[in-house]
Amino acid sequence: MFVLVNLKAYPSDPVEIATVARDVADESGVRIAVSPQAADIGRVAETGVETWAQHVSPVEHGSHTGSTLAEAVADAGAVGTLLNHSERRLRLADIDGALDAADRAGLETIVCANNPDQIGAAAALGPDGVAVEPPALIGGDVSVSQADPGIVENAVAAAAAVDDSVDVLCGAGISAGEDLAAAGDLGASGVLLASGVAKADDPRAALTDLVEPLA
Ligand SMILES: O=C(CO)COP(=O)(O)O
Repeated sequence: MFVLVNLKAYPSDPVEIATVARDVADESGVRIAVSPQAADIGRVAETGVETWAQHVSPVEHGSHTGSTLAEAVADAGAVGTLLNHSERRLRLADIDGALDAADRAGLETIVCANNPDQIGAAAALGPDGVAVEPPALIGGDVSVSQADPGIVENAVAAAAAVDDSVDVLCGAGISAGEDLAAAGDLGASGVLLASGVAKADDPRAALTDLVEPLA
């Protein structure tokens, strides 16, 4: 299972969480990545943790003020990027363009989507992975894998019907080891989570508990 910790724009300490994530990954053998604010990618990557961007723009080098250039985040140390997160929605053509930009820069890609129909459409664009995150459950206390197991199973089926080489992750409300285990049982190959770690009083305890079923 792949665990991707999205720090969003929460008032967390990205280097502290990155260091903890690196250590828990090393101790448990579980693949854990951290996705900080773009401005923090360099110092997060310096900890040695696998580092992802939260977004890249569908642009090349050129006159694109305010954009997040895929090459720049890769140069800063990111090895992958989320695209089309529920809080950073893109038009279809822009998802396609951002995937091209990420490919050009050698970044791994996960395209987020709200539901299984969108997962099928996202998988058709050829990302490395897709992630189903029902917006109503994001930031809540109940995990998608417990509250709506059908959406995860249907997302796995929708992606496989289009391209069975695309990984399927799920996210929203995931915070405990039992949520991660349930996601795996439903066919997901990883989870995205944010508040369960970024807002935790003790991020090390939160991550250790999360990966416990896999250790
Ligand atoms: O949006 C998410 C991860 O990208 C999920 O957020 P929460 O883990 O806070 O529900």
